[in-house]
Parts: sequence; C-alpha cells; structure tokens
Amino acid sequence: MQIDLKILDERARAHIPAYATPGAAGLDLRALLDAPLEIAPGETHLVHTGLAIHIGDPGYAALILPRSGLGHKKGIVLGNLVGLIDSDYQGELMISVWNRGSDRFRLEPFERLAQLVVVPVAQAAFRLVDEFDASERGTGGFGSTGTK
Ligand SMILES: O=c1ccn([C@H]2C[C@H](O)[C@@H](COP(=O)(O)OP(=O)(O)OP(=O)(O)O)O2)c(=O)[nH]1
Ligand SMILES: [Mg+2]
Repeated sequence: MQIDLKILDERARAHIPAYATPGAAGLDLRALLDAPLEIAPGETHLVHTGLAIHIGDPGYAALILPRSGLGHKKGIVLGNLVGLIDSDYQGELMISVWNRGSDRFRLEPFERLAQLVVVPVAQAAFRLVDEFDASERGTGGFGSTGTK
C-alpha cells in the first residue's frame, strides 16, 4: 500500500523511513534533534521526526512502538506506551520518549528510537442488545481458563 509522506524538516529527507529487511513489519523512526538530548531516569520528552504521514483510509492506522533493544537494554520506551496514528492525522509524527531505566540516556540526533507499524483497522458500529448469543467463554476472564 502507499501512504502520503511529507517532509516537514529538510534534515529528515536523508532518512525517509524504509523497511530494513524484506520481512520487516516496522519502519524505524529517527529523532530530529539539533543536539544530543540527555534524558534523565524517569523523564519523558516529546521528540520531533520532521515527518508527517496521511494514511487517508480509515481501514488503516499506524502504531508507534518502542524498539526492542533500546527498551530492553536501556529502558528507553514510549511515554504513551504505544502511539496511535489516526488515518486522518496530518500533523508531524511525534515520539514521546520515556526513560524508564535507572541510567541517564543520551539520544543522538537522527538516532533510531522507535518504529512505525501500519495496521489494518475495523471501524465498528455498535448494535445495542439486551442479551448476547452464547459463547464458550461467556463472561469468564482473568485466568478463568486456568493459569498453567
Ligand atoms: O505517539 C504518538 C501518538 C499520537 N500522535 C498523533 C497522531 C494521532 O492521530 C494524534 C492524536 O493521538 P491520540 O488520539 O492518541 O491522542 P489524544 O490525546 O486522544 O488526542 P486527540 O484529542 O487529538 O485525539 O496524535 C503522534 O504523533 N505520536
Ligand atoms: Mg484521540
């Protein structure tokens, strides 16, 4: 599929998101910074990408997810845990970066810090009912199928 992409800051032109391997699901997003950004433990910063996308089709959305290596090894994840990019959003892609670790982290200009995944979306219409058709699970949740 194709998605319209706008470059909002010329520095981002050299780093148009691309899939790193033929099977990649995520497109790495880079930090558009003038200088390295020191992120103290517990701090959250909103980081620019210099890019905007317009998905334009309500049958799709994009998710911003952490990169596994940064998240696991450095504690650098997202302040909103997951970013949701609506299909009608046309503004800059912004990344909320949260240092949940115990060490300072130095984010370098144009470092890859998160990834964008395009996903199909179903927009649901709600039909009000008094009773649901029976299902095998019914109302059982939170471990009701056993814990082992
Ligand atoms: O990590 C993110 C999350 C969201 N957005 C943009 C795209 C999204 O379409 C818009 C609104 O996000 P969301 O709906 O999650 O935030 P909200 O707090 O509900 O704001 P709004 O009232 O604008 O919907 O902000 C980003 O750039 N980065
Ligand atoms: Mg919203």
